[in-house]
Amino acid sequence: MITIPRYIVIEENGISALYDILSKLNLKNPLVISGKKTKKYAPNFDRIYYSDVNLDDIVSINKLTKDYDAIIGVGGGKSIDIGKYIAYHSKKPFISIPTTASNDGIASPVISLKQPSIMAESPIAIIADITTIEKSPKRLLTAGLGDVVSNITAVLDWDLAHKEIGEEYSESSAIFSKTIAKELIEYVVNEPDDYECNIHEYSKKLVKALIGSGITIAIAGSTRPASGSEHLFSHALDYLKIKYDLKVNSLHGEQCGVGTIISSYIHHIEGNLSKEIIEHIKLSLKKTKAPTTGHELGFDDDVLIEALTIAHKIRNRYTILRNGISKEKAESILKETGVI
Ligand SMILES: NC(=O)C1=CN([C@@H]2O[C@H](COP(=O)(O)OP(=O)(O)OC[C@H]3O[C@@H](n4cnc5c(N)ncnc54)[C@H](OP(=O)(O)O)[C@@H]3O)[C@@H](O)[C@H]2O)C=CC1
Ligand SMILES: O=C(CO)COP(=O)(O)O
Ligand SMILES: [Zn+2]
Repeated sequence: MITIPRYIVIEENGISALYDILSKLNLKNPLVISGKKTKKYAPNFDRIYYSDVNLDDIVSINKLTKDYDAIIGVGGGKSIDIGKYIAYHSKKPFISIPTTASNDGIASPVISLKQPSIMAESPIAIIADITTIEKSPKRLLTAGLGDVVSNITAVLDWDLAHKEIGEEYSESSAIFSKTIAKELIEYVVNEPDDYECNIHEYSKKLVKALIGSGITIAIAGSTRPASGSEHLFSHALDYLKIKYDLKVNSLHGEQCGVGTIISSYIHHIEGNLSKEIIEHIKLSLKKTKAPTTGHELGFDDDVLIEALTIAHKIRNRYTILRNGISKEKAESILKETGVI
């Protein structure tokens, strides 16, 4: 069954809608999950830090939540994911209150704390307070664009999997997903001013795109419309960060943005994507000052090459990377795209 959020608020001082939504849902006693920096945005209910939750101890999670009738996640992607995880395991409704717009987990049924991600439940309500979000660190707001541009290559990879290995495909979610990305890319590319001059408008459009993206995932019942080879590359980088104990603090959306530059180039070479779109993807990222190279992400060339050669093995998902690419080919693609 498809479940999508029942209430979505995207407005200035949106947080003021919370009490009305709780009352409409007949929820009286929620537990709030936040991070240390985002605690100040938490509404006045019982609250815990996500860093204090042992994700492997489901018995303790159930004990912790037994007296509450809902879970509210307030903060960045981590707060939202851990809130969603707690809500899922304790079978309580989840309310998402993002304080920034860095990835589509703010609206999707997905929990992506490790690979493979978990398909859980969509938030019952999303409250995106633009007053808070537009003031959040610029880096997070540009990472969000990286997670949105990913939809272009994710949908192409999904279509490829449908054609080459007969994977189930939903035309409606695919069109919804890629249109969301194209509109945001065109908005950023065509804005005459620096996006920071119009951060209010940009934040609103970005939040709408990420929420739309989360809904396409709910409709498809899979992350296929929003996660393809560009996400495999990002997940491979996360894996290598742990393997080599790298002190690189690149964000999910930043890595996906660079991944999209790579994947869109490979799709272009195979004739699936126009030169104009691949140029606009890169230009939109550059205009928002999101990283477009591996060095800007903080990785050395050999790590980036390794990530591209192992990306196809991260999970069972057929993409343009097919059965993998050689080290030489990976190096040449990364050079061609200017990533190294
Ligand atoms: N479900 C899904 O589909 C997906 C989920 N994710 C999840 O998202 C995580 C990444 O999310 P991301 O947002 O990039 O990173 P984090 O959630 O780690 O947030 C990065 C930092 O930004 C801070 N922050 C957030 N909002 C504000 C604000 N308004 N003002 C000041 N600081 C702020 C956070 O504070 P604080 O310290 O308070 O948290 C944190 O220190 C992943 O680890 C994964 O768990 C990622 C991709 C997809
Ligand atoms: O990040 C995501 C969608 O943007 C989640 O996708 P994954 O299934 O790759 O974890
Ligand atoms: Zn993502």
